[in-house]
Amino acid sequence: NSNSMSGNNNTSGNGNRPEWLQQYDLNGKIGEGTYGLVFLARIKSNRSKSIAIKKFKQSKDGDGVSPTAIREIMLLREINHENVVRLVNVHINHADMSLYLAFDYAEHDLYEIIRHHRDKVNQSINQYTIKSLLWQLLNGLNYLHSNWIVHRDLKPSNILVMGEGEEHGVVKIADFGLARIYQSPLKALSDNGVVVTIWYRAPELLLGAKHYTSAVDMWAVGCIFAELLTLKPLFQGQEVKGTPNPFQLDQLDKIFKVLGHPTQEKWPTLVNLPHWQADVQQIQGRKYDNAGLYSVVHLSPKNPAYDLLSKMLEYDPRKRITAAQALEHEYFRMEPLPGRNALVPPLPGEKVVNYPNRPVDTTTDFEGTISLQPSQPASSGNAVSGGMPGPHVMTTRSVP
Ligand SMILES: Cc1ccc(-n2nc(C(C)(C)C)cc2NC(=O)NCCN2CCOCC2)cc1
Repeated sequence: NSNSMSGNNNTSGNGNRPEWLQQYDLNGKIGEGTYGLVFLARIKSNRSKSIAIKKFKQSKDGDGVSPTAIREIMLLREINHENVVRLVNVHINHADMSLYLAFDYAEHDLYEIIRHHRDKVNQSINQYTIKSLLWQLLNGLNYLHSNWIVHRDLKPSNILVMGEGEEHGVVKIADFGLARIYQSPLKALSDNGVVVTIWYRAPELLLGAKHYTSAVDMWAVGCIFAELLTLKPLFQGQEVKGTPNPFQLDQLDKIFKVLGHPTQEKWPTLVNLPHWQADVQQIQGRKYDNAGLYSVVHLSPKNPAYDLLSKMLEYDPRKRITAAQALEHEYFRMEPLPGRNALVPPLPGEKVVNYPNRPVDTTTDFEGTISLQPSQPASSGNAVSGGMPGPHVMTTRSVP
């Protein structure tokens, strides 16, 4: 990576833009959050390359650069994989201590691709595209898990897909980290109106498990795989506001309705989970008639796709298939084989679907001011609620 913590803030040319920015043509804002703003830019010397520039601005009473940004830099600078978002530059503008992260820009994401097929073209995603998207997602995830990184918030909007250009149709796993805002421990998530999607959350987390393991990401991949097949979220519970990590009976109910009740012989460690004990009468009291995953995803139980999906949606996290095992599954050895460009079907003549490009807001200029939440003093670095934003780097203690 050409990471450079260049501090040169001598500005020349257009306005008060720091020199490092001169290499880019800025198009406009493509994202906004409590962390900062994200702008789309093109590299002047290679206009086919688009860059996403994430701008953190130091809060007024802050003491240096935001710890969240530091965490993101420290993690991403170590990462180098085709199917994971790439941090290409880091800059600090010493004039106002604003920090800029430059990423390879991805035009699409799975949330928008699924919505486009459901609401616009009203047709299912072709099997080659589904298999290629899934293979690349598992490939990137296998790399992260092999490096002791658990994503913890995999969902369609965090799975990017490159648009036109030499990486067309390549999947990049990202983490916009919107929901895990670095808040004071007691501040409920809903205070800043951020709604957390828990539709992809593994049952062990919903039942209060304390440690994230890589298996939580594989559950999310199962939910995403089913959603690529049906264009509908598999376990669509209520949108959750309020204090982070409340007991989510409604979400568990959605899971049990499809997969049936977990049992002790299926999941021996289930009884040790906090909420299972505390709320056993609420959960166990309900009866679930014969559920059936195959009827929800319209796959025959003999179809390798169904076999792989059911292994991703295994209740017991220790029995759940790993990314490495999934990549070896029969599903990826049968026609159509997965490819690097997931957006171009292999059969000539098959209708290629063109996805809309991300809207760019050209009214906000790059100096746009943003209001960051006050950053935490160092002492309470490990905020309890909602946890630290971004992925979880596993220590040797938590068994994957
Ligand atoms: C505190 C913290 C927050 C996020 C991360 N993080 N982690 C990841 C992994 C490696 C797990 C996929 C990616 C990111 N950051 C972004 O994706 N950032 C978004 C990059 N986007 C910006 C818009 O354009 C596309 C790339 C780490 C730590």
